[in-house]
Amino acid sequence: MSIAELTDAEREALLAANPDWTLSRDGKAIERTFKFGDFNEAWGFMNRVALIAEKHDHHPEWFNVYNRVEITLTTHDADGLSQRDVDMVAAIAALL
Ligand SMILES: C[C@H](O)[C@H](O)[C@H]1CNC2=NC(N)=NC(=O)C2=N1
Repeated sequence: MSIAELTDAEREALLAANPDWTLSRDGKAIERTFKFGDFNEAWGFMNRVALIAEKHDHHPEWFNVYNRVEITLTTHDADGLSQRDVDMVAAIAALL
């Protein structure tokens, strides 16, 4: 099911409100690196994000090494950023 890509103004508002996230080179995704005390904490965070992702039916692209978790959010159905990414940023922020 397709969903609208954010407008330029909406994308700018998302970035302005969430300075820890950066726009990807192609402008179709946002990225953030999270650092935790150890792998146990990183994995616990990933579990909580996974539950949110299932609830939202919106899934992160991510990479983990020990205490570092890199998350990329994009909406494949929009071929770019959408309101679903805005909602995931907010849901992840609420975990921290
Ligand atoms: C069928 C299912 O609703 C879709 O494939 C969902 C699942 N998770 C998704 N996750 C992300 N990041 N983008 C999507 O477009 C997407 N689509």
